[in-house]
Amino acid sequence: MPGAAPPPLLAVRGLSFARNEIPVFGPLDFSVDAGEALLVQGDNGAGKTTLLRVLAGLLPADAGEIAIEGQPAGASLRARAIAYLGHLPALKADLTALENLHFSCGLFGRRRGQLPGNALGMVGLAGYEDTLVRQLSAGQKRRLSLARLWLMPTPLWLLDEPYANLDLDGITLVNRMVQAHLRGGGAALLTTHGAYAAPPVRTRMLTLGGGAQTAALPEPG
Ligand SMILES: Nc1ncnc2c1ncn2[C@@H]1O[C@H](COP(=O)(O)OP(=O)(O)OP(=O)(O)O)[C@@H](O)[C@H]1O
Repeated sequence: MPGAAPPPLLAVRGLSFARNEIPVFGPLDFSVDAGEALLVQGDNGAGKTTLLRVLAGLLPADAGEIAIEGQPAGASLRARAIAYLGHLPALKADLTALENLHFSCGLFGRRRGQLPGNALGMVGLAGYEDTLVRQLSAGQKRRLSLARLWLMPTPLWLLDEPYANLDLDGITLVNRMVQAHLRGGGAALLTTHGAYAAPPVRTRMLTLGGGAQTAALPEPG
């Protein structure tokens, strides 16, 4: 049909998740098109990480539907379409930085025209090719995870607190990567407490409620 809009890259209908019958989030309805970012905001404990883990297929939803490019998101479609950047670096500590990237490319494939060595340079880790991951700082590990993310040939990025442990230059790096990924037809979901600068891209917002509440401080003495 000429002129028909393509389905959203990600479409979520009536998605909900509960633990021990206590609702964590939902039902949620939202969609993200190619070229868009969705900022998932909320206080500590609001359910941001849980939502990303459900979308990535790491936790089962209680109800609802997840579609990727119009198709129900089964395991093999998720594996082809989703890159998940979690709180933990998920790197092999006893392999070098470069070996980790080669390992990931062997598992997931590689973004067209991109090479592990160049990706290391892009995230500011040129010269660390042969350094064991266990010898990298928290921010350097984060940068290596970003290089791995960049190399994955998957259109949908699920980024849980992508700015964590990064200096100002690293925050700019994340924003530039998201911009470039979206320009290439990808999309990204980013969780944030709202304290960080968002990437300068076409952005939708999703705010989750019901997070942790801070009680009044006891009076000293
Ligand atoms: N493994 C777990 N087992 C039981 N409850 C959990 C588990 N992980 C998270 N929760 C609970 O689920 C709720 C949502 O947690 P989640 O980690 O998704 O929040 P968040 O919005 O990502 O928080 P933060 O901003 O602190 O990272 C919280 O009430 C939390 O206590």
